[in-house]
Amino acid sequence: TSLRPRQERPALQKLLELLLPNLERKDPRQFFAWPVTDSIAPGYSSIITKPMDFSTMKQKIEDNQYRTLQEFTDDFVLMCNNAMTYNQPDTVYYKAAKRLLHTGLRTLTAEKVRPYVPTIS
Ligand SMILES: COc1ccc(C(=O)NC2CCC2)cc1-c1cc(C(C)=O)n2cccnc12
Repeated sequence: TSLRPRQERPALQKLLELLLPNLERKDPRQFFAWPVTDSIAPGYSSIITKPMDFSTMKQKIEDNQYRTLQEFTDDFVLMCNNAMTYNQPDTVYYKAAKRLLHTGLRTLTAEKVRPYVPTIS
């Protein structure tokens, strides 16, 4: 809950610092490593209202901006969905995003990760 003092969150932060590289390895061509710019993707910033990428997620972990695993998962899903919104289905980016979303969610919902999901107290 929001009343939980910050220092009690290191367990979550440590978990996210372990999970992020696991997800990044699923993007070997690093299409999701950095923010997409309008120069490489014309009109991107006017089509995608909430951009997200792995470097931003890493910064948010370091800044302790994730209160729950679900918030981290939501950013991951947002990042993949952005790519499936901007890019046509027949592009390398759309296909990479679809595969990343599928394999990444399998990691994030794996049994061994679930104990770290705080139960609703
Ligand atoms: C950080 O984003 C990128 C970094 C590098 C590359 C890249 O190496 N593209 C080469 C593969 C054919 C050119 C592509 C992207 C890229 C990601 C994306 C996403 C994620 O939509 N994208 C969309 C349109 C054009 N380029 C991209």
